Amino acid sequence: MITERPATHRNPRSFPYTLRTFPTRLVDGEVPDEVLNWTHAVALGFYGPAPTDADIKKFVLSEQVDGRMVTGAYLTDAGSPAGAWGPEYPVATYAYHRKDVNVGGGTLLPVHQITAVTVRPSHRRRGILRAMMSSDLAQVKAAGIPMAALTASEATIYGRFGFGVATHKCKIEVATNGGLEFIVPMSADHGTVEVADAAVVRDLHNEIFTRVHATTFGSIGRQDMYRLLISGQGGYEHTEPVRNVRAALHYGQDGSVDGYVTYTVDESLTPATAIVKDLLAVTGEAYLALWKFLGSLDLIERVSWDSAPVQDPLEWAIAGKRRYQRKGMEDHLWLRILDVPAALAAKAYTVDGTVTVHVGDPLGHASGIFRIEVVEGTATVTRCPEDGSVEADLAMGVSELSSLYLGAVSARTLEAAGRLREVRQGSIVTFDALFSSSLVAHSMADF
Ligand SMILES: CC(=O)SCCNC(=O)CCNC(=O)[C@H](O)C(C)(C)COP(=O)(O)OP(=O)(O)OC[C@H]1O[C@@H](n2cnc3c(N)ncnc32)[C@H](O)[C@@H]1OP(=O)(O)O
Repeated sequence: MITERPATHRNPRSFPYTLRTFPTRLVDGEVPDEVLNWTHAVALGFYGPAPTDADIKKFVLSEQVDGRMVTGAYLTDAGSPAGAWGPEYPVATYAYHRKDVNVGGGTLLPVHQITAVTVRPSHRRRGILRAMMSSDLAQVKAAGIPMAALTASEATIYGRFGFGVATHKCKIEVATNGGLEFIVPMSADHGTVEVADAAVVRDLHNEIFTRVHATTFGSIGRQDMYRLLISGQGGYEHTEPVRNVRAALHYGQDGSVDGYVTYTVDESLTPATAIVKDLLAVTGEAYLALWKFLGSLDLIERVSWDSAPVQDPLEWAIAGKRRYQRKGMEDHLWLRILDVPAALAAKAYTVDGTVTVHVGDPLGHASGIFRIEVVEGTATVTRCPEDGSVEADLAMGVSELSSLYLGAVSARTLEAAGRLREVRQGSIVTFDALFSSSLVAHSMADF
């Protein structure tokens, strides 16, 4: 029997919440109560175990390295029923840190990285996320940061706020039974690979990541917690070191470390599988040499990795291309352009040309008509009058522009998808020539 749901007592149009933003940091060596409560709300929102005070202190020690700022939405009427979490616990959480993103040509552009977005189940779909996002993006725009970024739990949430998919990542499985054979054997024989304690990778991570990040188109900064996560030394799921994470380092010709892999092994899988946790290599030679090492693990017949680049040299380096199986591809980094001239002028271009674009933005930050003129690889981006004197060549939303920015998709494909309009015939060809790249953008950070 279907019964009618009782009418809710809350007025769906009211917004009985106050947003408060504060830093995550220790005060006099201790975690302030508001940070403790905020962290409990995040753990609840992501269905994690309730952290202990000691766990939270470890989180905060790491988060304060990133200068993380957090926002909580708090009930203003202070009217929680007896026994329920009180008004000191936020009903919604939101956080950010600021790092940079590699937009090509060696340029690292400042970016606002949004994370820890949760709304308590009993307060969902009342506009809390919309309120937190709108207020935050307005402040980021005012602070002169050209772009915001996130990695999404669901692909349905953030397009409405102007975010677009900017990079993808692949889940791969490589059959390594009998070892990996390389078409050009020397290509995987540069330098040496040697086993190390995983804790060594924790200490080397920042230096290696900085070097790889500087040369990887599409890479976005990693938060401090990464060096712990990828080396099994801690993280949000467990703060104590785990023992099953193994590591190998690559030493270049000069004897210094220029890459590493961390991995676990699961022999209970069929076939027995090594699972890559993280693999960073400063050079292509180090990358292939680390894969050769993974291929040399006796008794292991498969290596899997859920963060492989879309364009992976390994697939073309090994003999027997079918040993490399792509099991899935997912959206990874989402970008949101806030300042069109600043973002587009910072990007590297390989051909010259001019195109005028009308950008629509429901939040207003990126709206307008912009003339993009690229001469010798450098773009000058000019805002045009919107009095009818300039007709744009192309019309699109900011979410679409944000996906086109690093070349995750072509304008031709977005037009076919009904998401972009060609006003002047031939302008899609010009736009795609300007925005295409011989490299596929690749991000190495989840946040
Ligand atoms: C960057 C990150 O941290 S990703 C992690 C995101 N968090 C999670 O997935 C945790 C579980 N989910 C949640 O906590 C919440 O459901 C949230 C944060 C996704 C949404 O919070 P809410 O406060 O309910 O969203 P809000 O009411 O502001 O909705 C804003 C809009 O997004 C839409 N929306 C919200 N959640 C979803 C969803 N999961 N899928 C599709 N649309 C959604 C709403 O319909 C609304 O649309 P409209 O404004 O166009 O009418």
